[in-house]
Amino acid sequence: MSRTVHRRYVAFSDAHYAGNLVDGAYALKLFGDVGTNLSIETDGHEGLFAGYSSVEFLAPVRGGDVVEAEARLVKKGNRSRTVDFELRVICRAVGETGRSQLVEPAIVAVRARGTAVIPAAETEG
Ligand SMILES: C/C=C/C(=O)SCCNC(=O)CCNC(=O)[C@H](O)C(C)(C)COP(=O)(O)OP(=O)(O)OC[C@H]1O[C@@H](n2cnc3c(N)ncnc32)[C@H](O)[C@@H]1OP(=O)(O)O
Repeated sequence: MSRTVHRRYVAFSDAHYAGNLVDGAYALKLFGDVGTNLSIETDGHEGLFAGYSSVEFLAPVRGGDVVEAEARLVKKGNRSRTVDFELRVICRAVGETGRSQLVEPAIVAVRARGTAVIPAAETEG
């Protein structure tokens, strides 16, 4: 089954809570984008995201992190596509000094499972 990974730098201005933490919705936005990329690769269409059956926030994501968001196709229905998501922290800033370190092994910050749906018009032959 296919997988797609996006990487991005988390701006300090994206932090929302005490301790330089970003909000949970930040991860869901990245999952929406990487899931859309996966749908394009597997179905030639962006798809429409129907919902999440589970979301777990396992560790904080902070301003200054570099994260990678992975979407992995785990089940292909008629028009539904079950996708597992993972957000991992791969670099972390050392305070606000400008220095940053690779995080090895990466910290798994968020896991989720969701369903994308390919519109009927796109699958009718
Ligand atoms: C580019 C991306 C953009 C976004 O995702 S924006 C994020 C917010 N999402 C949206 O705005 C989407 C709004 N929702 C919709 O437009 C519709 O709502 C859907 C297109 C998602 C589904 O509508 P319908 O096509 O009429 O659904 P059905 O004919 O009842 O089912 C088709 C397949 O989809 C599965 N399914 C439908 N709803 C759900 C759900 N809520 N959770 C899990 N699966 C769902 C069914 O089981 C079935 O599956 P099977 O084709 O494999 O038999």
